Amino acid sequence: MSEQIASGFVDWFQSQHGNLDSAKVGIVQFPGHGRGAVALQDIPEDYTLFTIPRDLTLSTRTCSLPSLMGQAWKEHGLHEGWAGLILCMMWEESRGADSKWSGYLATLPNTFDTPMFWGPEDLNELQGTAVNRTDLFPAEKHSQYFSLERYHLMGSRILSRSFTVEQWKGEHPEGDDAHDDDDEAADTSAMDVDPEEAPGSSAAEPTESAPVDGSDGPEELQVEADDEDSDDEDHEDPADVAMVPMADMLNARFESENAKLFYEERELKMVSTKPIKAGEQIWNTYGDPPNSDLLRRYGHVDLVPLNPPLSGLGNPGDVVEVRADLIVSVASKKVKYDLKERVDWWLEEADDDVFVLRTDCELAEELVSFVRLLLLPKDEWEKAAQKSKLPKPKLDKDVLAIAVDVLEKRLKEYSTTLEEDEALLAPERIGELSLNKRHAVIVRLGEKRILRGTLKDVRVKLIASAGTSRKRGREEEKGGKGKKARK
Ligand SMILES: C[S@@+](CC[C@H](N)C(=O)[O-])C[C@H]1O[C@@H](n2cnc3c(N)ncnc32)[C@H](O)[C@@H]1O
Repeated sequence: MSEQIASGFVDWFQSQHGNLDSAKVGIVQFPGHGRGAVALQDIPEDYTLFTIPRDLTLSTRTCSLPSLMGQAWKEHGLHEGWAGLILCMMWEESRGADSKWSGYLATLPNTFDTPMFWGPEDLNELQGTAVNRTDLFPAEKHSQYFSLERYHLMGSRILSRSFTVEQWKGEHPEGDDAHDDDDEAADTSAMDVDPEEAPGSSAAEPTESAPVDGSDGPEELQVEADDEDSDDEDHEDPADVAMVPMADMLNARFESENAKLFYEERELKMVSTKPIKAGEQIWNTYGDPPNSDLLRRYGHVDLVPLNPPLSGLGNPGDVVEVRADLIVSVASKKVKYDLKERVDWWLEEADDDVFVLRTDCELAEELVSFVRLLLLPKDEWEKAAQKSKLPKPKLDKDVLAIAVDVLEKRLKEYSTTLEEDEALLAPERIGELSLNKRHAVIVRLGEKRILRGTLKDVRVKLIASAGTSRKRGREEEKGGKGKKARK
């Protein structure tokens, strides 16, 4: 580290309320050691050299990325192992001077002398030592079999083809201590973490789940689309993630399943669940996820006839996500008070920072409840907070008006319109698109159809509610007169 960077680092540290006794401690270059700390004066025993505020530590707890990503953080397994912190560091670095840690990140090393970065020739020099198992990973095989590219490829194979195969109850094969929870592999602390616990834990995301329920007869390898969200996922044993030859030959299509994998004590069995005619495809299920998920995990999309109110071809399991902050930004323009307290309360109580709309094109109840919360008169908001009660998901004209703005804004987040996408997929033009582009257009068009369908429904309801309130207004006027008369 040059003198300039060192002094920049110290300046940054102090500007962030780090406390360094710079009369006594300096950061300098030591030949052969890189940077180090030097005593600039005699330092007595029990003397504080520097203090670091907790919020200046960089972790998944202090970085804002996990909360910005919301539920997706856990869904991608970023709460486990080091993958989350690695992503936080990459993201903070990408923010340049906007990052609180920019002055720190700029001083971190860009090169390492660890064997992880050595070429085959240097690694050969470690033959026979505890550092290098050339008996298992011979240097001449590194580039072909042990590259980063192969690592990503194996991760994708697991993502798109693995099953969850739990250990049979009472099954404890002799000598199988490789996954013993009590050994050091369970220690995720930074300094002596087992390499298997570190980056790549997200690659082991299972595609299927297989709860053991102890029932008689063959147990079903149950497949669920949303198993990523379940709490069980947090406690999944990585040793349950298995590649299952032959079973992974089966494709899947929305609601087309006609075979399922069951497991017994000594074998797994693929069993037909419907009569299958000669020549028909044998389908497993991947849990009928939306096209966005199918593309991310498997690299394909489903196109089947859609149900009303939508029409044409698409994935009936499609969803579109609407972030709570988009709703807050729309609502904040319509109210005169600060929404922060209500939003914080909502996050505590409901923990939903993203709302999901589906192909039925109905506004999600949670979304309606959230909008109502933002619009509650002060006294009602205070009552709700006191009783810890979320507002009922009742649609009224104010909620509907906000929903229209939110949906219109959400539609503008795509770089193309629904009509442009439909034109790209028109039979005469679809051939011009590469497979990846076609998939991307299908994914975003599916989302836009949901948004457009929901918008249409909300507009109809808004017009109807305006009519109702006009009618009610007239009736109230009449009723008001009546009341007066009664008085
Ligand atoms: C479990 S494997 C099924 C066997 C696979 N087709 C093969 O050739 O080995 C999952 C992969 O099959 C393909 N696949 C499965 N269902 C599909 C579908 N409905 N349309 C297109 N590709 C599909 C995807 O590439 C997916 O990643």
